[in-house]
Formats: sequence, structure tokens, C-alpha cells
Amino acid sequence: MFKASEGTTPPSVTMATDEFKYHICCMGAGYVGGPTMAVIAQRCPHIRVCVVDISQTQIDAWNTDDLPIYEPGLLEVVKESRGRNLFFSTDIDSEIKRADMVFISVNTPTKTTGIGAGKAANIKNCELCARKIAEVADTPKVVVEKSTVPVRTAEAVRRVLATNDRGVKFQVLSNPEFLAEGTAMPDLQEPSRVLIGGMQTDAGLAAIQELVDVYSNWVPKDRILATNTWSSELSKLVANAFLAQRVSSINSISALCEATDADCSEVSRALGYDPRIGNKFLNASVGFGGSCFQKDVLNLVYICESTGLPEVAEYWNQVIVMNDHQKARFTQLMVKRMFNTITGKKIAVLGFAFKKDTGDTRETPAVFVCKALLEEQARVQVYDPQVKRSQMFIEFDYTCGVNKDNTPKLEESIVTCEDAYSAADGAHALAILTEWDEFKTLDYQRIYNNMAKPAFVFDGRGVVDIEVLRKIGFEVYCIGKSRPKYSLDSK
Ligand SMILES: NC(=O)C1=CN([C@@H]2O[C@H](COP(=O)(O)OP(=O)(O)OC[C@H]3O[C@@H](n4cnc5c(N)ncnc54)[C@H](O)[C@@H]3O)[C@@H](O)[C@H]2O)C=CC1
Ligand SMILES: O=C(O)[C@H]1O[C@H](OP(=O)(O)OP(=O)(O)OC[C@H]2O[C@@H](n3ccc(=O)[nH]c3=O)[C@H](O)[C@@H]2O)[C@H](O)[C@@H](O)[C@@H]1O
Repeated sequence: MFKASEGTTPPSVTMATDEFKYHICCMGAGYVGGPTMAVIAQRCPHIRVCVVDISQTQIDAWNTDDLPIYEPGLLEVVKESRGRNLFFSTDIDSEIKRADMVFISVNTPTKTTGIGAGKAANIKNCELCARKIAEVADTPKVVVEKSTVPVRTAEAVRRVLATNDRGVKFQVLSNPEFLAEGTAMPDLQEPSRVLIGGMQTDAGLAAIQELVDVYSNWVPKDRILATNTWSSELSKLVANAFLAQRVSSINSISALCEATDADCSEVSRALGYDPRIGNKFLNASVGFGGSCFQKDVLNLVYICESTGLPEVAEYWNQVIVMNDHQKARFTQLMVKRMFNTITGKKIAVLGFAFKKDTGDTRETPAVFVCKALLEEQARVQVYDPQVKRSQMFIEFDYTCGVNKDNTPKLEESIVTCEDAYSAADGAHALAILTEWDEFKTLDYQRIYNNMAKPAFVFDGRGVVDIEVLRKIGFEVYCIGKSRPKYSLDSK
């Protein structure tokens, strides 16, 4: 395979498909497949990259400027290469046939039924991709697991690929993705590391080198780590488990800070100066969300249980227990502080996405908090700059099983608003559930003037300046910070 650095002329806009000497196909045009391939296409103009998906709607959106996902900087990168060497298509068979390398970047959600339900990852989509490749391939291919999968999934992928009846040779690599949503573009353009696992045979090592040659078009060599397949697959699960564990650890301490008048951000600051601990990922919050932390930790728990390691499984399960506790603790605090009843009260929810700079709502803490507020018969007025109303209802149903069939008043109890000010209008409390930058600079005096009194703020993201808001007149509660003392305090 050749590289741009070897003096190849970058292709012109009009380069025909068969003029490209190397073809990549990526199965799955989601949060990972789309951005990852956009960056490969941008950094390797000599490679033709095609992202395929079974969803026509998803592919159609990738072919417009209204991309199916919101990610800062993504549209610019897509526009640079789309139609040149980056394509989005539902013609899966043709693109697999043409490809030298096929990435599998499909969703691997937690199983909801059957063996391992609620814990094990469902790799059905990965297997279906492998079956499709086996069915249509008539030339050798390197198949790359980009999806996060249970350790030893490559073994299954290999066996499925071996069912190809034309004697085609495949190599299977593990190349897990470490991007975080909201920062996907810088994470892909300057990755902390690229991990590639493969068989330690001549053919396996050659396949690893083929993928190294793609990444080394822009990633420094010392950040490309080659290893064996199983270590690579497992490292991805462990990386997410360590990150999630860190959030649960600091969240557990946030509860202790609130009980002792210590300040959790000061504790984080003190910890962060120790280079062995590091200062990242120490922000206490209403709980972690996102499509992967819970899924991957539970998958690790399941793998430990299935390999006869119940103590190890229980250790990691506590990360989830603490996260569930943190989400529940937040709403319990709201109800308690608002005189033990929020029935009929209006609560402004600021932020619905699982973190800032994304429109992704999968496993967002906001859905759990809103569900609890609805159970208390509050009226919820939500504002999020990137989440559409329809998406919120999809999330209620998918994550919590709450829909208009079992909750007839759902649609009228959740009001979606154009901005934070209209959400707060007439509200008894603000609940800040996503750390969008714009929530830091809101005109809180204006908000206070239009709220019912006493006006409460429950900050689940450490966004507001507590002292400024208290001076305005708000009663402010912030995760990990000392609480104002009122007669309701038990201490
Ligand atoms: N979302 C994230 O930030 C990260 C996700 N991951 C992992 O990457 C994988 C993909 O995650 P996302 O991109 O978030 O998922 P996603 O749900 O956004 O996208 C997956 C796409 O695959 C498509 N698909 C499913 N089966 C298919 C098939 N047989 N053929 C073609 N397309 C098919 C779906 O239609 C969907 O568009 C998961 O294993 C996840 O754990 C890893 C790192 C970061
Ligand atoms: O496999 C994945 O899907 C990805 O999962 C995470 O990325 P992501 O979930 O997109 O976002 P994070 O920045 O990790 O945040 C996850 C959750 O933890 C929360 N969080 C994060 C950091 C922190 O200090 N406190 C905290 O509450 C965030 O608000 C968010 O809800 C990892 O950071 C990525 O490396 C990984 O590739």
C-alpha cells in the first residue's frame, strides 16, 4: 500500500473510483464510523473511503449538510472530502467487494433479553457484518473491528469469515476507538494513541502493518501501538472501565463533601496535582451517561462472571451502583429541599444531552432525573441547544421504558423550550443537567425575576457561580459543594 508521504499526487476531484489504488469500506455510519472515516479520508486523499449503513435515512443525512450527528468541526471535515474520496452509501455489497480493508463500526448494545440480559454486549451486528463480508467478498481483505467488543470476539469473526466459499483469505484486526463525543475531531486528528491488535503470525503482522500505514499518514509512529488481538480488545473495555470508575470515585466523594462542608472541586484540585493521579476526569456530576461507559463496564462485569471471577465482577459492578446512586441522590435532594413535594411544580431542566457539545442522549442522566420528576408529578420544561423533542421521547422509551402508552400524560408533562429563559419562566427550580457553556453566562437575574419564589437551583454539573446566584436570591445546591442550612437539615 502507498502513502501520501511517498510522493503520490493527491487525487483530483474528478478521480474515478477505479483509479484509487486502495479502498476502505466502513460498515456503520454512526458516531464512530462517520467521524473516523471522515478523518481518514481527509488525511489520506489517496485512499477511497466509503461508509455504508443499512439505514437509508442515516446515509441520506450524511450526504447533506444536516449531518445525522452533531460534533463540532465534523461538517467542515466531511465537506472537504465528500465526493472526492469520501462517500456514503447503502450499496453495501459493492463497497465490500471493492474494499481492501473493511472496518466494522456497528453498535454493540447491552443485551436486553436472553442469556446475559442487562449485562452482556450484543455482538449480533458485528456477526452480521462478518457474515455479509463472507457472503460477498471475492478478494482478500483485512477486516478491522472498530466496534467495542467482548474479548475474543475476533475469534468468532474469523470463524464466520472462514465460511466464504470462494477460498478468500481474511485477516482480522482489533482497532478500538477512543474518541469522546464532543471532542471527536481533535481526538481523531491527534489521538492519544492508536491501538492495533492482530495475530502474531506473518500474515497477521502484515495486516497490522497495512493498518499502521493508513494511520501513519498523520499519527506519529510512537503513538501507534501494535499488540496481540485479545489484549487490544480487552484494553478498550478496561480503558472505559477505568474512566467510568474515576467518575464514580469522585462522585462518591461529592456526597461526602456535601455532608462535611468540604468542597469537591478543591479536593479534585488537590488530587490533580499528583502526577500519579492526574487532573483529568475528576469533575463530580449528576452521574455519567453516554452509550458506552455503562455498557462497557457491565460487559466487563459479565465477562468476569462468566470466567469464574465473581469478586472481580463485583468490584467493577460498584462503578455502576455508585452511578445509579448519584442520579437518584440528585432527584431525592431536589424533592427534599422543595419541601418534600414537587407535585404540580414547574421544573426547568437545562440540558438533556449526556455531556456538552453533543446531541447524543443515550443513557443521559437527564432522562433518569426527568423520569423521577414526572413520577413526582412535576411539570418539566426542558431546554437543550442540540436535542430535539422527538429525540427526548425516543430516549424515554428506549432507556426507561416510559412512553405515551404507559404514561398517557407524558407529552403534556414535558414541555420543550426554545431557550433557557423560556424554560425557566414561572419555574420553581432549575436543574442543570448538562454543562453547556451557555449556561455559565445566562442572565440569572432575569431568570430569577421570572421564577416562582423561593427560586431553587440544583446544579448537577458545577456550572454556576454559587455566590453570585445566592446574592441574587436563589437557593443553590451544587453537587459536591456545601449546602445552605435550613430547618429541613437533619444535622
Ligand atoms: N459513540 C462513541 O463515542 C463511541 C463508540 N464506540 C463503539 O463503537 C461502536 C459503534 O458505536 P456508535 O458509532 O456510537 O453507534 P451508532 O449507533 O451511532 O452507529 C452504528 C451504526 O451501525 C449501523 N449498522 C448496524 N448494523 C449494521 C450492519 N449489519 N451493516 C451496516 N450498518 C449497520 C446502524 O444503522 C448505525 O447507523 C460501538 O461498539 C461503540 O461501543 C467506541 C468509541 C466511542
Ligand atoms: O467508548 C466510548 O464510547 C468513549 O467513551 C468515553 O467518551 P464519551 O462517553 O463520549 O464522553 P466522556 O467525556 O468520557 O464522558 C462520559 C460521561 O462521563 C461524564 N463525566 C466525565 C468526566 C468527568 O470528570 N465527570 C463526568 O461526570 C460526562 O459528563 C459524560 O456523561 C471515553 O472518554 C472515550 O475514550 C471512549 O472512546
